[in-house]
Amino acid sequence: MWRRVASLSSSISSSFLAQTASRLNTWESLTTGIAQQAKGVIAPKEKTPFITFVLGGPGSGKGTQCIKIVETFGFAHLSAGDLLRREIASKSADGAMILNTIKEGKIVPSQVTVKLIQKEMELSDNHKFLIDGFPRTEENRVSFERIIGVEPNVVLFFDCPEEEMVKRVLNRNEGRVDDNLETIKKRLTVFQALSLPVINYYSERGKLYTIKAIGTEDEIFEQVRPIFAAFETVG
Ligand SMILES: Nc1ncnc2c1ncn2[C@@H]1O[C@H](COP(=O)(O)OP(=O)(O)O)[C@@H](O)[C@H]1O
Ligand SMILES: Nc1ccn([C@@H]2O[C@H](COP(=O)(O)OP(=O)(O)O)[C@@H](O)[C@H]2O)c(=O)n1
Ligand SMILES: [Mg+2]
Repeated sequence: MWRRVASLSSSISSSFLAQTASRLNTWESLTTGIAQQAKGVIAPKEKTPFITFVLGGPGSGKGTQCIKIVETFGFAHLSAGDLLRREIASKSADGAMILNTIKEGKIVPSQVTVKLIQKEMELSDNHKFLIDGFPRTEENRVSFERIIGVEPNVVLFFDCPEEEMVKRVLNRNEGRVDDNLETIKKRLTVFQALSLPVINYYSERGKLYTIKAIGTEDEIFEQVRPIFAAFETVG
């Protein structure tokens, strides 16, 4: 069960040994370790994780479509932005730094974000994850691979014209500190410079599914649905 793996992996990750191991290790070596102990107390993991990264500029509709994917295909939704905002709200040690970074439209150091994602994955009973708004930089991508030790199965890219993204963000009305014209301009520059290379990386590896993110929410979901339906068929 995922939770068993999780508790195993959290106890491991607190030790230096395991941190070193997790750098070198891949997911397989973790599961091999568990399999070796399966005869004893720890059961083998039932299912390998299925990971989807959800990418796209600010306001491209990632969060909106993730809700539909969760409803239809039963994924766990992990929004990197929501996890970071939760850290701010909980007044954690990194909260002030995260708030300033978000206000500036910049990217929070990967180690912080990956740790939050890792914790959520470990706590989840699900094995299908939608990781929304991550990786936004090459550093994010490499850090996830190093710390979590897995690669995504699917990468969705919501491709939306800038003027539409700006319009949507300015109308979002969620009281976010970064939903203003000044920050959105910075975020679009960061998206072009740092996030597009990640999208290209996955395109070159044949993992990228590009969605034309214009139209109604339902119209857009009709492009998304067959991608996951195909994976369900495969099993
Ligand atoms: N297809 C769409 N057409 C118009 N507005 C949309 C569409 N999809 C989402 N929105 C709205 O645009 C805003 C940004 O959407 P959101 O899902 O938060 O995007 P992201 O997570 O990519 O920033 C929200 O207010 C949302 O309700
Ligand atoms: N991988 C990530 C994701 C978000 N963030 C920060 O959180 C902000 C909001 O991210 P978000 O995913 O909630 O934003 P939207 O694209 O949904 O508008 C980003 O502009 C970054 O400042 C980050 O630093 N690293
Ligand atoms: Mg979002």
